[in-house]
Amino acid sequence: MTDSETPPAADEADRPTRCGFVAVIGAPNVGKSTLVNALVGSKVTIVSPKVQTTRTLVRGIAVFGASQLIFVDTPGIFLPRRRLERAMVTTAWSGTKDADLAVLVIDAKRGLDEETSAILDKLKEVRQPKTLVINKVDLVAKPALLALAQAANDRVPFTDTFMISAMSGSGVPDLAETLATKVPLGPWLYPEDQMSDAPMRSLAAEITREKLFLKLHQELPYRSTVETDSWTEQQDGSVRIEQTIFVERESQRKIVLGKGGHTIKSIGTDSREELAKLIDQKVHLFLFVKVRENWSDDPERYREMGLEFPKG
Ligand SMILES: Nc1nc2c(ncn2[C@@H]2O[C@H](COP(=O)(O)OP(=O)(O)OP(=O)(O)O)[C@@H](O)[C@H]2O)c(=O)[nH]1
Repeated sequence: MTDSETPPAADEADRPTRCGFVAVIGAPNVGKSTLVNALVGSKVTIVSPKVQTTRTLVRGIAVFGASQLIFVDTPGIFLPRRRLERAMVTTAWSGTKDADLAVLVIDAKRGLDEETSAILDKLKEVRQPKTLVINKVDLVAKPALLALAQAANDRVPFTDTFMISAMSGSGVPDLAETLATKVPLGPWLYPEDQMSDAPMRSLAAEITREKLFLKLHQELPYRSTVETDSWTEQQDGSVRIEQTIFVERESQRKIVLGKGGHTIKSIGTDSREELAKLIDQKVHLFLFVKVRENWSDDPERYREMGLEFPKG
């Protein structure tokens, strides 16, 4: 019997699976992408997700033992100055509240600057368990790190604090192990063979939804959603992407299609161009519009909800 045929230890095989959404929060440039890439490893390649209107964009999926961690992106949370910025911030926080765990990343060198302070204040309203990650510890001496950890914990009750360097990977395995024990018990949401393109599919859906939103925000309820049905790499190096835009009523479907299909065509063109630029490949994009009544009552779909503007 070779090693690969050795049955797993009984407790390993019987261990119940866990799965959860982990929102990675932090000011721009603190190292969120570097951290998620370090956690996810080389299994999933993700292009820089620069779409700022996302709510539950999957940045990466990682498996640790029996746990599947789905890292969701929150658009860089900053001090909002304009209306659209305020919308993004509201969206970011909604995404955080939908997640199972929140991870706040702080840049050790920047410390608790104005932006991070604003995030800490808002984080008090988030009920999910919160983990503090102080990143870029390679740039700062230890006494200052401890003082920063204390100052942040004095402001918000974090369940754990980790000091890491996302760039070198130092401290990342400990963080991963802890997150893996904290996500809820439950089946994995992504089968293993789908994990690799899930972030790309999700990103592509977000891009189309952003274009839909830009074209039709006056006329459409924010609850329309987009799903990527297929993502096929073609032999000539291009990608064929099929997506469905779901709306709640036939009248909305007509609006999305536009006269003679004009509106959907223009949404498709904008989305295709942005996608092609992002992945640096030629893209063939096919959009379908379907009515799905009461989809928003479906908890699966709930996770994919759209932009929210703050009231007033
Ligand atoms: N010295 C040092 N630099 C790091 C570390 N982690 C990330 N960086 C650098 O910090 C910069 C920002 O990292 P990103 O991962 O892009 O930060 P981000 O928070 O995802 O940025 P946005 O997507 O703009 O919100 C990059 O130049 C990284 O190389 C670290 O542990 N140490």
